[in-house]
Amino acid sequence: MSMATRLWRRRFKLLTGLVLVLVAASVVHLWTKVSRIENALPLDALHKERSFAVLLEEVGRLETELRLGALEIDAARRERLAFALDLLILRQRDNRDLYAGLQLPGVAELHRDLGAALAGVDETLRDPQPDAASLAAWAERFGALRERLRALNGRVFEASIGQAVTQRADLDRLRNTVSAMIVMLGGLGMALGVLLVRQQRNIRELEKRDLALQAAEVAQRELRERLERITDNMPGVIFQYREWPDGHSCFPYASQGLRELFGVSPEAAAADGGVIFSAMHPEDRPRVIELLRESARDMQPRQVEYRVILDGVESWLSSHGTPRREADGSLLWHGYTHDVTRRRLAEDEIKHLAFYDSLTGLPNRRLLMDRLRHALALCARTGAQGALLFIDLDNFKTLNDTRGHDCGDTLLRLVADRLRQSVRLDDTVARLGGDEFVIMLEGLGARPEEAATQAEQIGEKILALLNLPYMVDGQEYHGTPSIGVALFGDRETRVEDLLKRADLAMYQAKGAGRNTLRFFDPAMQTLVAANSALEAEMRQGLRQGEFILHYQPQFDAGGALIGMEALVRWQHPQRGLVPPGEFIALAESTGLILPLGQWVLETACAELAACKPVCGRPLGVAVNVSARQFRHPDFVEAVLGVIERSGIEAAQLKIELTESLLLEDVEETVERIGRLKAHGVGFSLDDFGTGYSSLSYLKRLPLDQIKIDRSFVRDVLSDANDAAIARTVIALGQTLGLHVIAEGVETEAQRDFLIEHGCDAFQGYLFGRPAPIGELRCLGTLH
Ligand SMILES: Nc1nc2c(ncn2[C@@H]2O[C@H](COP(=O)(O)O[C@H]3[C@@H](O)[C@H](n4cnc5c(=O)[nH]c(N)nc54)O[C@@H]3COP(=O)(O)O)[C@@H](O)[C@H]2O)c(=O)[nH]1
Repeated sequence: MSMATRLWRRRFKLLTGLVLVLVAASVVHLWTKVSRIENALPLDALHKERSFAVLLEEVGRLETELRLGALEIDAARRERLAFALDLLILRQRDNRDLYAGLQLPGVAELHRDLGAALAGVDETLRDPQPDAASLAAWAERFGALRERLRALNGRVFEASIGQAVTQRADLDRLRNTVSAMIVMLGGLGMALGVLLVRQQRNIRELEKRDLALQAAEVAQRELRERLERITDNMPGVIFQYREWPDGHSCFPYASQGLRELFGVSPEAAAADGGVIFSAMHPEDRPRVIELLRESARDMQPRQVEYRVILDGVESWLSSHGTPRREADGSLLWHGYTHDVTRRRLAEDEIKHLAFYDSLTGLPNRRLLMDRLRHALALCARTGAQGALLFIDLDNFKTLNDTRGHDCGDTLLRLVADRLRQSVRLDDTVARLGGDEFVIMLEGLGARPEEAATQAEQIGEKILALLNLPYMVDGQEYHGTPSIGVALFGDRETRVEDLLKRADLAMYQAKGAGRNTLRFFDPAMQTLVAANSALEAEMRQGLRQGEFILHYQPQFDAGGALIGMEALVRWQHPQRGLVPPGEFIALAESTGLILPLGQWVLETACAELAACKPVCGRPLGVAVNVSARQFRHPDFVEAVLGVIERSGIEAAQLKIELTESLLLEDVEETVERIGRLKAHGVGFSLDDFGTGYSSLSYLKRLPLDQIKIDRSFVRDVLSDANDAAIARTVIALGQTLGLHVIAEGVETEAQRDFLIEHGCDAFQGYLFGRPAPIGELRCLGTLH
């Protein structure tokens, strides 16, 4: 601060000091002047002059008394004379100092002479009879002294006048000085007054400002407290984060939520920002710091999510900050942090539900397909091959239906665990649904032969692992898988096609007797292409009425015709008559079985209705119904509708179902069969013995007939096992009160064997091949 500024700030004190100094100087000056004037007051001179006049009068009286005494002296005169003398003596004594004070020549002599004369008269008067001459002489002397006194008195008067003039001048000067001082002091007083007024005004102004400041401070404190109350009660943290160029950092402000989210007090964070970063998960910290660096570079806001572990509990936090450059060179972020753990968990949950199988926790089809796409892209870059292993559990449905879904679920979980253990962490084990699992192996050899060898080794390992016994609900269970393998390494291949190849290979493994592994080969690919073409042709064939029905007769043990089985054929324009074995499976997988099955049902019932009764009995017709057809929600109504429209009796219709169909959802199956049986429709179990042949479900299903599969009938005379199976099926049917029919009976010996063991009915080339209804020779007897 400069000297001038300092002086200006202290101007009031300086001015006050100056005024006091001037007032003091003026007082001293006036005091001196007054003293001086006082000393020289003309009153003194006048007083002296008056004293001299009195003295002169006293001298004159004594002179007069002396003269009178000189004429005649008596006691009275003597007394007046003595009185006048004493008065004069006293007067002279009183005026002694006056004489001394008068600086006039002759005064001292006069005083002395007067004293001497008074002493002489006193002496004279001591004489009781003073002589008149002495008195007259003294009268003369005092006359002379009176003249001298008069003359002196005149001079004293003149001196007094001169002194008065001088004093008058002094008084004028004093008055001028006083006036000047009054003016000056008045001016100073006014200046001081103005200053005081201004000072007062300034003080009032300052007081007002002070009050306003105090009010503002109170308001600010209240606002701050209110804000702090709000921010401290808000979920999460409101913060300011500051960073200096030297890397030092701190949180100048952080709401109380900091304690909850980071386990750090706002005070600790205000001292050192590092404590907050230390609380972050070590894996996330570098990412957060990198984002801060980016924000500092482009001065743009950033948002980041990271983990914090507090008391061993991990939580997810989200922070948002907007940077600002400060005058001191530091960067200041204003932001907020809040807990997003619940949202992250929900997201993880959603992600998990969307991409993982809830039963086994394995990736689902969606995730598998996604990973497969990435794997294909990676293969294209690295040149390495990969493999898809499609795993299907053999006979899983049996376990599921015989021991319940809980056991099935337990087995699926155990299988999932074993599959996970059988591959590397990088490989993917997925569950497509049901008992279907897929393993995606990556990073196999670059040559297909090498990759195939590796895939086979892993596949064999899985086979061995899944063949080990399982403990399912306290019971040992033995299961086997069928595994199809498809190699990949070509980006052009579609993931759906790849999965289809592995699926096809798995079916090859099933076809090869199960519990084995098969590779997808080009021949299978050709088959896929052929199937697509066949599907298109089937659709067209259905539209153009290329499908026809053949009927195969069925006879009882007495040789009487009891009915016939409707068997569909495709009268293909180029390929001729195509048997159902070549298109039923495809029709099932494509859904074409629904319109085709409906057509078969309608046609069979309509053609039966046109048949005449044989031997007075109405004929029956057996119609094959596929699983997909049977499971259709409208199946029961569709069948009843067909019966009604055709006009046949419901009891004339028998529906043939396959064993595998009955294994799925037994409850629903029982319910549907029951509803149709209530109308009189009969049910036959086809191909009995080839599947699972579980007595438990056989007992529960309201069937009418079981059909011994022709594979047992064929070797019933040569194969003891087949003979035993045939006998057992017949015995089982009898036990359960079911009608038993044997199919594929080609010889009389077969027929005789079956009759011998109690078989109720027969169907086969021995009695007649399937043929159009018009060509059917319905013989009335076996013989
Ligand atoms: N869902 C539907 N499935 C149908 C339908 N029509 C037929 N099929 C299924 O196709 C399977 C094969 O039928 P097909 O080729 O017609 O063979 C049948 C007979 O020709 C044959 N058979 C009859 N007797 C003999 C014999 O003595 N020897 C011998 N080698 N074969 C013989 O058996 C078939 C009849 O079998 P099944 O149905 O089990 O009684 C056929 O199995 C049907 O499942 C249809 O409309 N819908």
